[in-house]
Amino acid sequence: MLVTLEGLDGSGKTTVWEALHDVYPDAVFTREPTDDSWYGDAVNRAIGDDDADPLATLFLFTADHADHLSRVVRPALAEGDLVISDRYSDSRYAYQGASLRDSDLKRPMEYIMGIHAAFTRPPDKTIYLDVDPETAAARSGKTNKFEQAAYLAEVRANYERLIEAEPERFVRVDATQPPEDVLDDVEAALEEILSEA
Ligand SMILES: Nc1ncnc2c1ncn2[C@@H]1O[C@H](COP(=O)(O)OP(=O)(O)O)[C@@H](O)[C@H]1O
Ligand SMILES: Cc1cn([C@H]2C[C@H](O)[C@@H](COP(=O)(O)OP(=O)(O)O)O2)c(=O)[nH]c1=O
Repeated sequence: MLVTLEGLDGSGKTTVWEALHDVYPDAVFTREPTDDSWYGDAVNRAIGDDDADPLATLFLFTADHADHLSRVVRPALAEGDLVISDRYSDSRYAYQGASLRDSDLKRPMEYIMGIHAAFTRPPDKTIYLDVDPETAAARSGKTNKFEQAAYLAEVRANYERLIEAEPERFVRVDATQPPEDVLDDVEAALEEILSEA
């Protein structure tokens, strides 16, 4: 089973993801962008470059996803493992959907979803850590171009569109709560997800 954690920068995904290692010691913990491949290195260069072309950046993130799928996600799922990914394809739909808003693409989010459809492995469930853009930007320290509050407001609106389109896949958790309460809610959500599997 593939479970993904999504949300704005600073929503607490990484904090939760790290805490879950102790709760599910047999699970495969992974992330996007990947941090152990040259594809991930290329993505991180694009994240840090204010002048990086948004369409080129989309394809770098998508290349990293393709490698992540074939190298990590599909083999682990084939072994029957529980895979927990800190960010996954919804991050592309929400973030690049926002960064390509003023491009020549008419419907950026639909275009990005279309690129993925032919090859991706959709998540079974997605836990969405919901936080307002101002809190997200403040918590994340605005260290990269994707972390400004105005941009995050657009990203959040895109996440809401994704949730509206597939309400059964998403579990929303209030990420403005203290970290231990967020973790409790995520653990409860995961228990229910696994009991239904
Ligand atoms: N529920 C929370 N309440 C307040 N601060 C939090 C909470 N969760 C995480 N943080 C803090 O916010 C910052 C970003 O958290 P992080 O887990 O890295 O978020 P993300 O991976 O979603 O960007 C960190 O300094 C972290 O300690
Ligand atoms: C996976 C992914 C991340 N991103 C962005 C979100 C983050 O601003 C940045 C790095 O992701 P990440 O390292 O997960 O950042 P954080 O822990 O702050 O949430 O890349 C995209 O724009 N598209 C994507 O497909």
